[in-house]
Amino acid sequence: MLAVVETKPASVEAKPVLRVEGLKAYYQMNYFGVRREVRAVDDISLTIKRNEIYGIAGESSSGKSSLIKTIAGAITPPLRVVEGSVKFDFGGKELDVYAERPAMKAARWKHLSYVMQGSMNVLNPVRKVKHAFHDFAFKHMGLSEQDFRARVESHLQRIGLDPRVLEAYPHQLSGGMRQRLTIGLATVCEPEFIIADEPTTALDVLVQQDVLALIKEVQQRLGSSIIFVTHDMTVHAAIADRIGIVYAGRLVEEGPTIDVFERPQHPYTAHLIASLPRIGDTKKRIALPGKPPNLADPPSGCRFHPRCPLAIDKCTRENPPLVPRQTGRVACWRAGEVEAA
Ligand SMILES: Nc1ncnc2c1ncn2[C@@H]1O[C@H](COP(=O)(O)OP(=O)(O)OP(=O)(O)O)[C@@H](O)[C@H]1O
Repeated sequence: MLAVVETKPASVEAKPVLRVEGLKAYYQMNYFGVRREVRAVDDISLTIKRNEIYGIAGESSSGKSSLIKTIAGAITPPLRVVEGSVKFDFGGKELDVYAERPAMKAARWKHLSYVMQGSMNVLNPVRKVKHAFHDFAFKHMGLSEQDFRARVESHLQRIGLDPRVLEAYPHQLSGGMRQRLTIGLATVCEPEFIIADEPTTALDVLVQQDVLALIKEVQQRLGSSIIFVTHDMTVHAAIADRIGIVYAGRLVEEGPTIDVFERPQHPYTAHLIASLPRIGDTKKRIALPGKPPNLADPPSGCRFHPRCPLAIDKCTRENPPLVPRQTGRVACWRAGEVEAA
């Protein structure tokens, strides 16, 4: 059964900790004189509040990873920011990710941590786990070697790991333990903001639930904000306060998790939710026709129109803006006519 978490608006302060405005990030390639541009992040604006968990959903190749990599300031060519800005507010001090590179570098780990896709495999196989903590976190914590070790050990204990894992090599640990460790690494400096790409995807269902509970527990204890990506809507249902739905490089819908699940406003969101399995429901799931568009040559107008059951002529010509609607925002000329799943 799908259980959607209740949101926690009372504890969420109004001031955003992250503000993304008109962000465009494209893969710009040049093959033998032929330019090719993949518009992976195409005019995205969003804000995230303190103490909030924001999930980004969408099918494969929709641009989710490119978006959070760009937010983390962790992009390398051919991906480039062509327009827009990403600004954090750390303790009342604004940090513009693309205008203040050195300050951004200094903020990493201490204020902001990034758990990359497949990060449990980034632990160096030939070095003991303790070196990863030392390499990433020691210089940001301003502690003596002894106090640093004590802090890491108590942090590991708090997240359910025996401190003896520090003396182990990564291959001696299970996948679940390695993922716990990467979450431990990302949170040992108690950052205000955590960015995570598919943090539970490679794990089996039971370990996945365990890791989700851990992420939520750590987030609540630290009062930090999290933005995370997964294509798995059941993970969003379990931990996100709000969800943003990405389709073909654009944010097409956003809102409190419970509202998005109960009253989707965009036909693409309605499809994502309708295709989730439900206990006792033997109805045949109808697949969405067609494929996600090629982002080097996306369709005109609304990018979803070639696959949309509600598309009208206007959708083929005019891109719908993302506008406030009920408790969230939606980009659809026919929002309001979408039936709940
Ligand atoms: N290094 C790259 N060079 C060129 N294009 C790329 C590169 N990496 C990703 N892309 C393209 O950018 C688009 C968005 O990809 P991205 O990985 O951000 O999507 P995603 O939603 O995270 O997908 P997944 O869930 O499969 O990880 C896709 O069209 C993809 O082919």
